[in-house]
Amino acid sequence: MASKFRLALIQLYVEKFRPNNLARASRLIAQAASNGAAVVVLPEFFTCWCDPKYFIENKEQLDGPTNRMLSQAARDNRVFLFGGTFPEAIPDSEMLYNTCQIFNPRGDLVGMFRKLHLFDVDLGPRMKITESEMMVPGKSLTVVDTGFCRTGFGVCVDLRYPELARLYAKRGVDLMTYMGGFSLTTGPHHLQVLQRARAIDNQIYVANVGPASNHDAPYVTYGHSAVADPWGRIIGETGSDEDIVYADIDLDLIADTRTRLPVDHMRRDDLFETRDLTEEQT
Ligand SMILES: NC(=O)CCC(=O)C(=O)O
Repeated sequence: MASKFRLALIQLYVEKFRPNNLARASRLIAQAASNGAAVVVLPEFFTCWCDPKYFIENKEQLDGPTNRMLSQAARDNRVFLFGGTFPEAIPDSEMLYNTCQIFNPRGDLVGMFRKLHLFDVDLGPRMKITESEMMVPGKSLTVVDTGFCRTGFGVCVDLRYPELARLYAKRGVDLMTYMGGFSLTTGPHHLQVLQRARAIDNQIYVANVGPASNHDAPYVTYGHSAVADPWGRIIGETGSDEDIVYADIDLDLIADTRTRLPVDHMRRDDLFETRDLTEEQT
């Protein structure tokens, strides 16, 4: 496995409907590849606004237009593509999954991940969100070997659960990729702290990529996509506008950090453990 590669996070400005978003994402994937990225990541709900009305109008199945654009962009640009998330229609149901598709540089679908935790919160005026009214949570973890790194996936609020990142670390991931759309209420206080904590907990790289802030949208995302290294340092970040974050990943830093600070060796596994009760991916 190559130990160094360039990662690109596309903090996309998301419009109401799918076609413009797919076109803009496709252009930015090409731009990231031309700047040397081997692995490119899109944000949560990059195909439409994050809102029940727009989910219904833009939902699609796994073999829909989003799948086709992502496959072609991965193939045309010869990149590994972690394709953000889209509202996945569930046949014979009004409910949705929040789903990520992962493509190799030949354009083959090599993995998918469905958001595990649903964001049901009442954070004050205009910030009451009940995702469980229209979404079904996933039940399994997804690990993908890119040839550059071994990656685990989470979506947005999944970043809040240290046990989840710990399970992935036990499966040997070098990089956790969270596609998120943190809120303007929680993001400024929690997002980077959580991201750095997951990196420090597990001594791995942690990427978080959200849509750019769009103040016309019903749910305004915070942006601030970033990459944390195994020491917990932020090595690439942006603000709230559309942008691409680049980070040069050096996997040797993981072993180096673990040698200098052997948290795993010191861990009291005789006193507590994190058990894996997830289902196999179907
Ligand atoms: N869509 C989400 O899961 C939002 C999560 C979020 O904002 C948080 O604070 O957690």
